[in-house]
Amino acid sequence: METIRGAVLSAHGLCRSFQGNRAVDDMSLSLAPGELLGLIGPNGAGKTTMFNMLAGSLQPSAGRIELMGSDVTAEGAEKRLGRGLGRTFQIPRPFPRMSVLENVLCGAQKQSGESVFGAAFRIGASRRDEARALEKARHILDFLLLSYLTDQPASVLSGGQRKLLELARILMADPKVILLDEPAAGVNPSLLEQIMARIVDLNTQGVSILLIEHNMDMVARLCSRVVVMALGRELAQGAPDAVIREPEVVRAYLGDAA
Ligand SMILES: Nc1ncnc2c1ncn2[C@@H]1O[C@H](COP(=O)(O)OP(=O)(O)OP(=O)(O)O)[C@@H](O)[C@H]1O
Repeated sequence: METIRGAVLSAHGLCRSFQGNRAVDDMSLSLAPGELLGLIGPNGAGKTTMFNMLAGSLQPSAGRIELMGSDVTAEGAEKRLGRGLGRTFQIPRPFPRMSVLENVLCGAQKQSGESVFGAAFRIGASRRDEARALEKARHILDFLLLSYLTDQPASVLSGGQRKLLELARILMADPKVILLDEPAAGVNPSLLEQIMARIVDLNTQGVSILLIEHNMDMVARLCSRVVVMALGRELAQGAPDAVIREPEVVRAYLGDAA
């Protein structure tokens, strides 16, 4: 696949094996500024492995990753978050006994890698820092329509609300690029609409988004371009409606169902 000029995030020839099994095999991908790109494919195609490498939690065995023009291949996830790359997980794991607000505060990172929570509450920190972090967290909770849960422990949240909370934690770091791992999985339909609307809002504000999702209706509504993976490689890419009708893509999905 050709690299997009000025891409905010690009992967070149990424490879990663597990016990001799090639989970990702010479995979390249580019995310244009302001794009909302879908990454789809049957179970086991290598999408999450790809996300782990892009986010910095897994080292590729070969290949290169560039984030806003810088080679970040050797950098870990915190460093990449500091550069503006946020990532959500398929199954969010908030701190269950902490309140929603505390979760948002302690999930955030500053450029230095220090958490906003730590920065705001360490001995000697100014009241102004603390107030700023709190104001920002409350603003983000408002934006995600979670304000009414501010003081509730995270343990009471539904699966969909946990996904929104995770997004809130990432937004504290002012990401320019977000990797969203299956935001629709296990989410009830009304909350799903809310999540989709927020994704569109963020994208409209200029955040570039790479989305892994099995819900094709959601992918078709959100993305103008998708990359299809199967067996660790790119199988196809293009407009969602056209791509899912390609015979190779149909075969890959049928193989998954067999
Ligand atoms: N930590 C690991 N150890 C061993 N094998 C792994 C590991 N992570 C992924 N794999 C294997 O790598 C392949 C790709 O898995 P991956 O989770 O990246 O696929 P996926 O496209 O995200 O699948 P899904 O849609 O089901 O989440 C699979 O065969 C999987 O079993």
